[in-house]
Amino acid sequence: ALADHYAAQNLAAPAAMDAFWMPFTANRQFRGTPRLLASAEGMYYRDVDGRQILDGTAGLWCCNAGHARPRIVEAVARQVATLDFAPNFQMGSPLPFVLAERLKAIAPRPLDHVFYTNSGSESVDTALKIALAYHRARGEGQRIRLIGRENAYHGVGFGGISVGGLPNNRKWFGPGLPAVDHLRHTLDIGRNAFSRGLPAHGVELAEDLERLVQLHDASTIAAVIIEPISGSAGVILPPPGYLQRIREICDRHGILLIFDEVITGFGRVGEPFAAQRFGVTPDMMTTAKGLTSGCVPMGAVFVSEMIHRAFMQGADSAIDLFHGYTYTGHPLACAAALATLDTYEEEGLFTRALELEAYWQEGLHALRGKPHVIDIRNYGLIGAVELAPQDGAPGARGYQVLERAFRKGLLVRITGDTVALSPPLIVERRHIDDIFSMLGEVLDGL
Ligand SMILES: Cc1ncc(COP(=O)(O)O)c(CNc2cccc(C(=O)O)c2)c1O
Ligand SMILES: Cc1ncc(COP(=O)(O)O)c(C=O)c1O
Repeated sequence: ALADHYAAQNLAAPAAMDAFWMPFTANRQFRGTPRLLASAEGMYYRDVDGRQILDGTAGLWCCNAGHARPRIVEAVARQVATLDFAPNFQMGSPLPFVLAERLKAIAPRPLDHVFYTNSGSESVDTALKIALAYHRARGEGQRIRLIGRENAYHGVGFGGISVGGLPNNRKWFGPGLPAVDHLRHTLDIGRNAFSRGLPAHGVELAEDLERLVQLHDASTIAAVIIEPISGSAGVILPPPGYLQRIREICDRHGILLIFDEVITGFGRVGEPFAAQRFGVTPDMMTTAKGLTSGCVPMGAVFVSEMIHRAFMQGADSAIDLFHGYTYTGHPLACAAALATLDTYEEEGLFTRALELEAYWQEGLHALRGKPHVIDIRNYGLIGAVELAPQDGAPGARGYQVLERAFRKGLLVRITGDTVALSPPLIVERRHIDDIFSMLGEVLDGL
């Protein structure tokens, strides 16, 4: 009866909508035209009216295994009834240890250690803190500067918005961290419009890092954080050789390299991590989203043996890192992550984006020539269609596409006037056809 009650609740629209302050949302506009999802299974949501919605964005780039996958559902249900919570501060339970070994096995060497968080934002702030503490542990505590990129998204913590490069995410919240600098981003429609896969031009932008080293001196720089592919900023791709060059410059100057793989991790670009697809190994990787296929909040920071070892020099009885969250290594999240990894491995989802990349690319680029389309970008199972802004109303066209696509039965993401797509990795060719058919109809109507 209780299950029926909640099921009925989930399907029924709420009586009032004032108390919930929604994130990154025009709350008053939303309350005027609410879009309420009530259930999900496989590739589809159902809204509160029972309409089927094709999930073109894996929720928020996170439900890589699709929705309500049986093995994950069963693992979470069993875990919450077995060990609902256990502290990991000076205490422990088996699952976080088991999961860390599984994660180590799919990560590039020597990223041999895992620190758990509850989100991508917490993973980013954790990695930035570990980078600063690492240099202090080695007697180079003057390395206090952190370098990010323009247009980068690293979540919403004070660390993440400081190294991030999206003005609206920064300007409201004060000065942020004191010693931060930014590289230029690599989006260049002028030279790279409608590139299929990686853009040809822009590798020279990696030299920005050398310029910042000359300006600040390497002895003051702790780390560089980069999204291998920036999803939130509208799908910004690295020119061939760019990430390799960043790695070289970091190595030359003893600067740590952090890949923010919150979106690119867990099969999104056809390998467990983009680091493997691009053949560049960072010193740390921040992850979340696909780690549990979005069903339980969890993040994980992968840390190299070199960094981890620097914290293990003191007495065994000493706390080696003064950092962690109440829910670090939460048993429910660990159970979800283990079942998610099982699902990825059993169904070949880590590499499925490689198999579908060409088909996805052809369907996406067939939208070239639709009204207002000024660029199309893609890699793995990520896609973006950039629209020319409406005169005097930047973002209006993007919102129109979001709203009309939802009414047509398709979920897309928008960043400004860029439509972003990242379907669950279980997507089949027929779903890809449907995504681009529905999106094409919406674009025709703009
Ligand atoms: C690269 C990257 N780093 C950190 C975060 C923050 O993760 P949490 O949200 O779990 O704190 C992200 C998250 N990325 C994200 C989150 C919400 C919306 C969108 C969008 O593109 O509309 C993208 C991300 O994409
Ligand atoms: C007063 C207070 N604030 C913040 C936190 C941090 O919460 P979390 O560990 O969930 O990040 C805690 C955790 O115990 C706390 O006691």
